Amino acid sequence: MSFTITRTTPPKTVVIKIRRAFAGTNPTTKIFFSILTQTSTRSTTSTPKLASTPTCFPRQQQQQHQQQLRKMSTSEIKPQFSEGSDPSALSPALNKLLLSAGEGGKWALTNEGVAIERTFKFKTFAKTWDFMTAVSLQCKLKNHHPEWSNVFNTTFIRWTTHVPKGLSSKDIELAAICDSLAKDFGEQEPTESCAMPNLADMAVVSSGDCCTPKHLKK
Ligand SMILES: C[C@H](O)[C@H](O)[C@H]1CNC2=NC(N)=NC(=O)C2=N1
Repeated sequence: MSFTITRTTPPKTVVIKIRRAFAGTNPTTKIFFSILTQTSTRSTTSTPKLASTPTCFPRQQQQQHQQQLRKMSTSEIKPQFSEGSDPSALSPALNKLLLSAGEGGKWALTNEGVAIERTFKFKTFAKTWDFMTAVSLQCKLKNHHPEWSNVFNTTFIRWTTHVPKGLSSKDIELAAICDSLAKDFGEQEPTESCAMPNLADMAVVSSGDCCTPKHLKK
């Protein structure tokens, strides 16, 4: 298992102090320190400018957005389950998740009914990252990945099955797990949404065919 550690460059004074602290120690430590400082003094690559800066909506717009989602998912969009799924078995659990079903759910049905999506906001970036790490472990266990994006303390998550296309039991199960984990990590009411659904959309487009098993690829 490989790890990529990205370091910010400590101020020069820190590097000099650490170097002095290790001066005269045994050669192994010196080698370790020199690797460490080389890594940490590597010039940080300039962060590519985002094509579009995060769009944060004030609370009023956020509420208008929620009303629009509620309207959309009640009247126009019906859930589209993936081939092999049993709608009568999945619908009760799906309704518990959907904003529009009025059972306390916060997920919106989107993309012609083949996906459910929602935004999660936490107190800090660290809490948000811990939440995403916990979700990623569940994804590994269930061999199912989300379409998601993160800006600072806000994460946008969309669950859909790519092959066969539609909503599957894994999407519904993992969405419920996200709700449960969000409680554990202290989810906050969104005051403004910094979610960037389009960031997830761009990732989907650039990822190409993520899920067609090799033996079915043309
Ligand atoms: C081959 C493997 O079964 C597929 O890649 C799985 C893995 N994870 C998946 N995740 C999602 N969201 N959709 C899929 O269709 C999917 N398929």
